[in-house]
Amino acid sequence: MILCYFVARIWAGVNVVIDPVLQVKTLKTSFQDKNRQITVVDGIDFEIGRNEVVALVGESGCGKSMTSLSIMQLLPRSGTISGGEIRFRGQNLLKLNRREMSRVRGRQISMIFQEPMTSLNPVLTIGLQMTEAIVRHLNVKKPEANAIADEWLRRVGFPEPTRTRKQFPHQLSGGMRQRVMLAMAMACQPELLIADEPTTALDVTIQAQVLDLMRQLLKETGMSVLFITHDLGVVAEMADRVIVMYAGQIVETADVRSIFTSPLHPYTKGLLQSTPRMQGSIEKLVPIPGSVPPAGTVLPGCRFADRCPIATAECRERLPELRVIRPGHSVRCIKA
Ligand SMILES: Nc1ncnc2c1ncn2[C@@H]1O[C@H](COP(=O)(O)OP(=O)(O)OP(=O)(O)O)[C@@H](O)[C@H]1O
Repeated sequence: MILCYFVARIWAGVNVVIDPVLQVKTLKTSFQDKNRQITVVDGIDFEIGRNEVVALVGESGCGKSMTSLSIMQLLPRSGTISGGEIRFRGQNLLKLNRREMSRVRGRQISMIFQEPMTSLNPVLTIGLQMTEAIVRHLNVKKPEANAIADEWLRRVGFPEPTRTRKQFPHQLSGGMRQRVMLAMAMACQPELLIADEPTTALDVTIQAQVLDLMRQLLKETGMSVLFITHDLGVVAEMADRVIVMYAGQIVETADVRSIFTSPLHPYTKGLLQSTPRMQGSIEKLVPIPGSVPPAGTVLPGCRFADRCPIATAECRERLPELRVIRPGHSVRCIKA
């Protein structure tokens, strides 16, 4: 019976995810620009399993952040989710009202951003900002919320958490602020953490420390993570599975090992060739020529064709489907 279920799912072109926490189905997100709708996330499907770290990768402008902001329903005012479903533990988040969704945010799904200063209020102490969320979501009194905040601040590396609670964001360094954000995100023990380029703004040594800390906390808590990054080094360190996005669509998805050892889409190969590696021979980095087409560009064929080294006339005729090549590995390329 169980075997039949998995065979059916593979046959249906879905990657096998056991016990999905999040299911994104044919998600479409658009912006209204004067008289036309610009689609920036174009019918993407993916799932995140329990305890799984899924990396969403792609160049700037591919639609990674709009995907995560759609899940959280925190899109800019001109953006709307124009189709699809976002199921968290089976419940379609798009059917929730504002109040119900604000209960999910922070309690069941937390998010951390690239620049903590955009999320932290500069005029409130760290303690006030942390305990406000803890009191609201965990329904505890202030002294207990303080104790929970101290516990998490200690876990992310502040030896004197009571003192840190009394500080304002500007009194901390960038790395410290990101660790505070991590403590805030973890304090209500959400099931899913969305981390949007959490270490991009930090220098490399601090970046390594924050990644180490995240890995350790994820192991301890068993949380699921959607990790958004354009840094393949970070992907190799953190992810179990990788989703490669290009121009609002998924072009390849596979487990992290397959992405690095046997990538199939020319875009994924291009990303890997343009990333420095520590091991092996010193090879020349090969940048991908051109750039991501502006959002709303509608071409009849493959969206990567203009930059693809192996594209033929056939590639420009019709949009390829995302095909399952083997269980867990799908690609949107007719040449793969
Ligand atoms: N407020 C907005 N109005 C109109 N278009 C927008 C808006 N915000 C983003 N976009 C467009 O949506 C597309 C996807 O943007 P998104 O921020 O998701 O890309 P990204 O892959 O996360 O890139 P980055 O790594 O630079 O954050 C881009 O073409 C961008 O120009």
